[in-house]
Amino acid sequence: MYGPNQNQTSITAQPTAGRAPHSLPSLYALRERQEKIAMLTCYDASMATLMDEAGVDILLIGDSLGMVLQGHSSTLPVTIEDVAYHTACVARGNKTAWVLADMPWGSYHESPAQAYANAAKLMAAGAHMVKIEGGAWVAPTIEFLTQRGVPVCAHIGLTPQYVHLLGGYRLQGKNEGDAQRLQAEALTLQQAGANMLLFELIPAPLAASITAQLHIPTIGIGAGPDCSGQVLVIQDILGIFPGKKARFVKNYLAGRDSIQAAVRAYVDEVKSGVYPAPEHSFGVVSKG
Ligand SMILES: Nc1nc(=O)c2c([nH]1)NC[C@@H]1CN(c3ccc(C(=O)N[C@@H](CCC(=O)O)C(=O)O)cc3)CN21
Ligand SMILES: CC(C)C(=O)C(=O)O
Repeated sequence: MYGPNQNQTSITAQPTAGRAPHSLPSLYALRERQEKIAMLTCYDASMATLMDEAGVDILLIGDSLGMVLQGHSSTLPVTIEDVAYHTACVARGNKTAWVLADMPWGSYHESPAQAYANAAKLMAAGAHMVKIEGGAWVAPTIEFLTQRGVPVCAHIGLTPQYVHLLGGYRLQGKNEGDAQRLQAEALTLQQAGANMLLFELIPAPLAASITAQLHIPTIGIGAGPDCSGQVLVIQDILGIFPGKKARFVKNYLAGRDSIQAAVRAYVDEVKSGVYPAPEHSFGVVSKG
């Protein structure tokens, strides 16, 4: 439906009336035929219905909700109950999109068994997959969950739950050593059973190279155009999150008269590769 040779009569993405519900195979098929995957954060039922109808492939109940809904200055105060509540709201409004829920701070760090008990709460609330921030050290947890039927999206690069260790929301993988570590971690997480990989704030060439090495779909935010898909925070694409804008943010409501039109324009620009442009991405990995 979004192939490069279609005869489009309008510049907006086509609504997905009749789209079959997404599944892991249907998402893998998007990567296989090089159709970009469009993901947005979503925290409530009305937005879930709107995004599903606008053709968003994956709805992310991100722990960014701590910042954009709750007004905290980081994602650390978010609880598993908070994410489960918003996941249930999204699941009620959604028909066909894939529902991905974040494992918040402290919900998977103690042990694989703790992670499983908390992932079970999100799956019971309506999630199809959970997302876990962290490098090689989360591999045993990912193995434990996926062996027990919980699909997992791994999240590397800038991992906002580790902001105090990382010293800010900064570009990761900037030098060759860090880039090589991220490349190795991506392979380790895929081997552990991760079904999807999200990179946040890494140089575009590094995201391209890791994506080429993997068989699972990759989703980028501030990671350049050569990922299998893209994600942004809904408040950012509507221009309603106060404060400094990250480089990857693009306002899709500007010049449009509805949230529907903005979300469709985002889907359309991800599918066509217009977003992200070079100004939304970071450049080459430096020596040293
Ligand atoms: N509204 C919102 N949007 C997000 O994308 C988001 C959240 N909240 N909360 C959780 C994390 C925090 N994120 C952030 C926050 C700030 C930057 C930022 O301003 N980064 C600088 C990087 C500068 C550099 O290292 O070169 C930038 O200019 O993009 C990036 C990601 C992403 N996530
Ligand atoms: C910014 C995205 C990738 C996220 O993890 C979140 O919304 O919490």
